[in-house]
Amino acid sequence: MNFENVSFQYDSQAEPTLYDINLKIKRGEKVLIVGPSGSGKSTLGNLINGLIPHAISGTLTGKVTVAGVDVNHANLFDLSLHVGTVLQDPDTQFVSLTAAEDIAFALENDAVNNVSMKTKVKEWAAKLDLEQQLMQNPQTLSGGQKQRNAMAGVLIDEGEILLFDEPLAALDPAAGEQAMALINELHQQLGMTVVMIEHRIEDVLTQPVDRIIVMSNGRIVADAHPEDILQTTIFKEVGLREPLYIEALKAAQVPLASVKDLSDMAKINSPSLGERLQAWQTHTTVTPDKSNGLPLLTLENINFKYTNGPQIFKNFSLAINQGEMVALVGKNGVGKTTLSQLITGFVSPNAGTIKFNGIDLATLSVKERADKIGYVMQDPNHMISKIMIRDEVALGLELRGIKSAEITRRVDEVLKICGLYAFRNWPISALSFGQKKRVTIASILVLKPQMIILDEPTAGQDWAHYTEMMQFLKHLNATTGVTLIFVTHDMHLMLEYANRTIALGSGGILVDDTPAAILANEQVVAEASLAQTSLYKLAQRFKLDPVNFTEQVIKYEMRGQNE
Ligand SMILES: Nc1ncnc2c1ncn2[C@@H]1O[C@H](COP(=O)(O)OP(=O)(O)OP(=O)(O)O)[C@@H](O)[C@H]1O
Ligand SMILES: Nc1ncnc2c1ncn2[C@@H]1O[C@H](COP(=O)(O)OP(=O)(O)OP(=O)(O)O)[C@@H](O)[C@H]1O
Repeated sequence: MNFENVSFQYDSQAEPTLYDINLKIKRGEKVLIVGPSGSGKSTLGNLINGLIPHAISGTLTGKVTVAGVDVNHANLFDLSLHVGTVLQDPDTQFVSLTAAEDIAFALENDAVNNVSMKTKVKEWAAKLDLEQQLMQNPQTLSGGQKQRNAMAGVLIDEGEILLFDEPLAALDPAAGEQAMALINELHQQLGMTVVMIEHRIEDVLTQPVDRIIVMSNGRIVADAHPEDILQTTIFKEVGLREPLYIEALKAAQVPLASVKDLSDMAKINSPSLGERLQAWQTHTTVTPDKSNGLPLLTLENINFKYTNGPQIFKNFSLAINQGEMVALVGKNGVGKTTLSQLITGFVSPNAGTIKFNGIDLATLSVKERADKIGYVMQDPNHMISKIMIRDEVALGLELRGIKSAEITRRVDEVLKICGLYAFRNWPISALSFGQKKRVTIASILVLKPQMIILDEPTAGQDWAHYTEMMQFLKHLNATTGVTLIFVTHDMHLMLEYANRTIALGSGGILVDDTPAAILANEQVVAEASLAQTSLYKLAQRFKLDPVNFTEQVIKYEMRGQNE
């Protein structure tokens, strides 16, 4: 595909979103597009699949050619035969009543016969671990199951170009690694062209990539082989996170120019690399900080089963203490969102009690619970009901009869904290996914709840906003004592910000311990569908103590952020 002097301006925007894009992606290449939130990555992706200009209007100048076709002159259907897209928000992609029909959708379009269609659907469902969900309504799938389902529906069609907009955000860490391997396999075996937009650079690099394209403010600011990009400081310059193992190498003052295979964790090496890392690592142990308060939330003997669905919890008990920062992790579909919904009252247990500060939550309405326990959903589109940003953030306060001057003050304060003040009078529809997510966090924070459950708070966020958001939540926790539960698949977030990790397994708690201790337990990592970080792998490769090394690097990194 080829972009020649391409600029694009959305009709509702005063300025272009993309400027002067010149980009060639050869047939059979595999590229990763990265860039801060709002830099125009999805917009570029939508030019590849033709959603722009055919479904989303604006002014397009320059020339975009995809699979030999001028996008401006092709229609959306023709382009869809060449380009299979997994969107950032898979919800918008479901059209059928069952997961199986959705996976088969592209094949139906291609008029594939029924028998081979069924075989292929089964085959892809097995590859993406969806066999149990095939007859389920796609809307009731868990976040990660939706993502896998959307992926199956695209991969099954074996189009020549595959476009993934943040494929990892909703996948559990083990599924993320498997998805990257699966995409790589298709790329290798079938020669497909793969374009991936993803914030989690480190996780994408578990498989080889031909080029990394860095975007900033609507322009391409770098385009090179990962080895070359990793030698530079471009990620930091545009506000992106470097892979942690690169940070560790820099911390240990390893000259990157001397390192061979910098982008390949399995091969990376340089003379005396191990010795340097060893010398840097000082031996300190981090004391577990598990119980630093009184029980705030207790669940006792909870049973829960979806009507026509699986039994999720059986005699489940749990206590969360005041002031804790807890990471709730586990395999896609294990019940993390369900647990959050039991606590917030969106669903009710079949048996058992949930108490908050000693009060039985069953005696409170959903709104009364929301004053105490805020819930930030995984998908921002499920939470937003207003058109304008300011109105959305003010809504909860208005419903509670707060005076308008007080509303203005609190909304302004929270918009500033969340980095949204500049957009306060914008319609939400003109925001990127990451920006929308921050609007939903702002609308909960403004209510000042005692506990906040955040379902993947940083999914779709770039590094700068991730850090800003997490540092803010940490500050909030330290200064106000608000208790935080993060439902997350992000192992870094868990290592950096949680003092306790609860890993769910089928039916209940698999393990409840400090994050580093959990990641050190290979059996738990496998059972909870977690994955080792690059630091862990680096330490193992050079025979360092992985738990100790990980904690050292994380501490080093956090010190940098707190300065
Ligand atoms: N449908 C739209 N209508 C108007 N403006 C839009 C629309 N979609 C995106 N924009 C504008 O384009 C900018 C870039 O959005 P885009 O989704 O391309 O960014 P991104 O780099 O993919 O960000 P993120 O990482 O947050 O998903 C946004 O900040 C927004 O101002
Ligand atoms: N309304 C429903 N009817 C039937 N089954 C459901 C319903 N809602 C959820 N499920 C199923 O219950 C299980 C738990 O879903 P839940 O969303 O709690 O998982 P999760 O741990 O949050 O997953 P993820 O990591 O993918 O977000 C999944 O197998 C899901 O398909």
